[in-house]
Amino acid sequence: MRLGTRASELATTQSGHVADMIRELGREVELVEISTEGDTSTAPLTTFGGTGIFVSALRDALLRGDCDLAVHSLKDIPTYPHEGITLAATPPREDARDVLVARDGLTLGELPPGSRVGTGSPRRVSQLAALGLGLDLVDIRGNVDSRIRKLRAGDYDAIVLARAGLARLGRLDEATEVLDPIQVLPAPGQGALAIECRSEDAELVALLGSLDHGPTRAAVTAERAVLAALEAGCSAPLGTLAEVVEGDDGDELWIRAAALSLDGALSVRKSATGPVDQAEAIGLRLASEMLDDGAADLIPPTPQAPPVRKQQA
Ligand SMILES: NCc1[nH]cc(CCC(=O)O)c1CC(=O)O
Repeated sequence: MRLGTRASELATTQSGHVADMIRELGREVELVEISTEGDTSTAPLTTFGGTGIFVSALRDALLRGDCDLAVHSLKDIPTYPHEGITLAATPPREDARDVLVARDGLTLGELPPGSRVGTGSPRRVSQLAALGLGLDLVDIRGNVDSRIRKLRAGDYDAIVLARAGLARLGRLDEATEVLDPIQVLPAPGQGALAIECRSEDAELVALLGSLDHGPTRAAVTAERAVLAALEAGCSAPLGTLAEVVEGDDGDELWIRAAALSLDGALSVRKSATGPVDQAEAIGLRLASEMLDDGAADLIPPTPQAPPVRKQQA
């Protein structure tokens, strides 16, 4: 089997992890590197329009037969389905929270007003602004390693990253604080991996299905239902986190979400619980309560159709 992966260190690490899981099932697999628009462009992430810039190239490669399966960070995957592609497995999720990586070991509360905090994510910008710490929130691009290098070079006082990315790269010691979801909710699907393959490969869909982790699937299903119902893309100021927790009558799904104006001044925050097997309905119910409270006015509209991609010469 050929496993298609982006060339970044994080992507090849994640893909290598999934390749090991497949080998444990007794199958042979090799990694094939595929470059994507998101890896080669240095334009701010939010100017691409639409979602899924990191994902389209891998899906194209799958449908062309250049590879048989692909591994993505689930948070990079648009919520609308892609014809011919099946999300075959969501393996056990890493800790979904964001972390702060700051100079001099500082925590968020210790950063003096005016500190330059690098993040290109409207979700992080709006939630950090809402804390009222007077931080100077500035754009940053590049992979995890280059962001940390820019911090070390003094371009920023701090940056915000997904804890999962640092953990997978073995660089968790760089983090100076794990951000509490009460302050900063992660992106829908953050910390989870998605293993995709062609829908017509029934045998492979079934094989990969054995790598699916139920509680992870339930949590990300609920989070992505919120994202879809709010018609928000990956660049929306929306944070959400679902977890399967032990309740009085067995396992329960618990989810919270926040939609914010970009300046953090306005927010709609909600939570919901329910049976694990009703993950999607719980997410949709939460989203509709958020819409009742005006969440749609906070979230800029994003196209729900896949972005138009340039024809290859
Ligand atoms: N935005 C890009 C992206 N997509 C997935 C991760 C990290 C890994 C994950 O969340 O699973 C990152 C980097 C980051 O946000 O720090």
